Amino acid sequence: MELKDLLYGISIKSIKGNTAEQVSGLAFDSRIVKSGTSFFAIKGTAADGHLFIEQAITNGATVIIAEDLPANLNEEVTWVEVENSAEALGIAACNFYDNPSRKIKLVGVTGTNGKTTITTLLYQLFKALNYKVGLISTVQNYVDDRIVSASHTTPNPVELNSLLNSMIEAGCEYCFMEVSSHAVAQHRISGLNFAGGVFSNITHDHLDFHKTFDNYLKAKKGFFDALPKSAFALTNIDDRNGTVMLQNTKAYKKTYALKQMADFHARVIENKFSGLHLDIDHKEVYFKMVGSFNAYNLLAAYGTAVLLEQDSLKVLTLLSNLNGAEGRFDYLVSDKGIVGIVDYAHTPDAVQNVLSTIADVRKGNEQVITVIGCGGDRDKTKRPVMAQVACDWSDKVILTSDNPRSEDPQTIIEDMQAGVSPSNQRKTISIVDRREAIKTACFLANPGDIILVAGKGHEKYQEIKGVRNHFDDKEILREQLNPKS
Ligand SMILES: CC(=O)N[C@H]1[C@@H](OP(=O)(O)OP(=O)(O)OC[C@H]2O[C@@H](n3ccc(=O)[nH]c3=O)[C@H](O)[C@@H]2O)O[C@H](CO)[C@@H](O)[C@@H]1O[C@H](C)C(=O)N[C@@H](C)C(=O)N[C@H](CCC(=O)O)C(=O)O
Ligand SMILES: Nc1ncnc2c1ncn2[C@@H]1O[C@H](COP(=O)(O)OP(=O)(O)OP(=O)(O)O)[C@@H](O)[C@H]1O
Ligand SMILES: N[C@H](CCC[C@H](N)C(=O)O)C(=O)O
Ligand SMILES: [Mg+2]
Repeated sequence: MELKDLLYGISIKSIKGNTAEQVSGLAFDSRIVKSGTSFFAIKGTAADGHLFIEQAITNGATVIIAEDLPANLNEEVTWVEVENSAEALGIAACNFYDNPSRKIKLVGVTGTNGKTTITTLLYQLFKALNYKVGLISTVQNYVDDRIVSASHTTPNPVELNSLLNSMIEAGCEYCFMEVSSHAVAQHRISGLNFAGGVFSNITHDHLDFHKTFDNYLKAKKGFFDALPKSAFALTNIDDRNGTVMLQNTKAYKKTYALKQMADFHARVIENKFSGLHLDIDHKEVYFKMVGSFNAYNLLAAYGTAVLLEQDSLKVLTLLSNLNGAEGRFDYLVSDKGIVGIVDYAHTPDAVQNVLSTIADVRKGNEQVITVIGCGGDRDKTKRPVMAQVACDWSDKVILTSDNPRSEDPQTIIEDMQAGVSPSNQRKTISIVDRREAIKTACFLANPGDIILVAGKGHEKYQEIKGVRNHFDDKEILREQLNPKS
């Protein structure tokens, strides 16, 4: 592709060099630059890509796209000065792959919790409706039936457009993708053409990155602000920021709710371990998924499918049979009748939702034992709150490690302990080793008791000091509990 075609739509301040230059690839990491690639110098959270321009040229970059150009320009490469390199990368990645998002119906889902569940339900639903479909999500990506492993909730723009391009080549008509707040703030989605956007909710998370809740909210809202007129914007108006999200969007606005009138409305008739019984738009339907938070997710998926012009009755019939994503309220029952639940709750609101669901569906006097940790190198302010919520809603809490990453696991546990009130202290014990913590919970449980292992859901690893070791909450529960099936 010629450089001038790659740059189409980017806000450029100056160009020095040949714009007919052929571009063979895009890179934003100098260490993986190959001959003939265009290097985008991005100011990141840990480093400034401008410091690696020389290395990129040494490795073969022929075009440099940057916000600040050096005083002495190497004349062997073309220099492009832009307003924002991260945004330029987003748009260039779309151009490089010939704008795949314009050839597919792309729906983005954003919100603190529920993105993976809603996108996975939509992927499964549209597969059942006999379409070829793509999925971009935390657990894994799909190009129709082919699994592509995921390293982020929303991939970087080059990977993202390459994935969308593979979906076009595979004949996919729809793609459902998670849009994380990091992705909006870092312009990973710039230049994409969305057919629709969905908002699930916004609660406490990621304040390490966004610094304030207001910035976090603005990042999420930025996704809706950029939607085109042709797109739909579907929001949960039971969330206090549901209408704020759509304040400035050009897209046509649609709402969903459980607690008030909305374009798509549901009412929980019954919430049991065996599933939900809902009234959706005056049709009574049974679902396999558990918990009123999943009533929101099912309603969001239903509303999206109807906005994508699918038959509402067919949609409800197929949705009623779906299980959602791996590691979300994923439970087994031991031969002695102990219930073990693995859930990806890693925010205060998610922990509260999953534990209040357990409170709703439990039969009587069983104990609820929660095993919980918090991720390292992530929002520290959510640690004491998650511990407090876990204690308020459980009979026993075992504080343990999640993914400590570069941090000291014991220090993370101490941050959590700070949220445990004196009256709750007798309920808690701390066991740094997560395997031992789960084993202890199983040892403490009596028949009928419910063990919640929160935070890691589908993850098959535990990251400690940069090393990812195999780790699987559900595998350990299975080993310990001897499930019936
Ligand atoms: C905080 C964060 O989001 N970081 C992401 C970001 O990195 P960054 O821009 O901060 O990179 P940096 O290390 O500061 O470097 C700046 C620039 O210099 C370049 N560089 C650096 C070193 C070098 O030798 N040469 C070089 O060119 C880097 O490639 C980069 O372009 O951009 C990178 C490329 O896209 C991501 O891999 C990286 O994700 C890190 C690993 C991460 O853990 N991100 C998490 C927090 C994340 O993104 N999570 C969200 C949401 C999670 C959820 O709630 O679901 C997600 O979408 O996954
Ligand atoms: N609609 C919802 N409202 C509140 N909590 C939810 C909702 N859906 C799921 N949860 C809780 O949040 C956890 C994570 O759900 P899910 O993976 O669908 O969210 P996500 O938005 O994709 O998360 P991430 O930001 O890590 O990608 C679930 O395990 C559950 O505990
Ligand atoms: N996508 C989320 C996942 C957190 C999952 C939890 N297990 C942890 O490691 O903190 C994040 O990166 O913040
Ligand atoms: Mg997710």
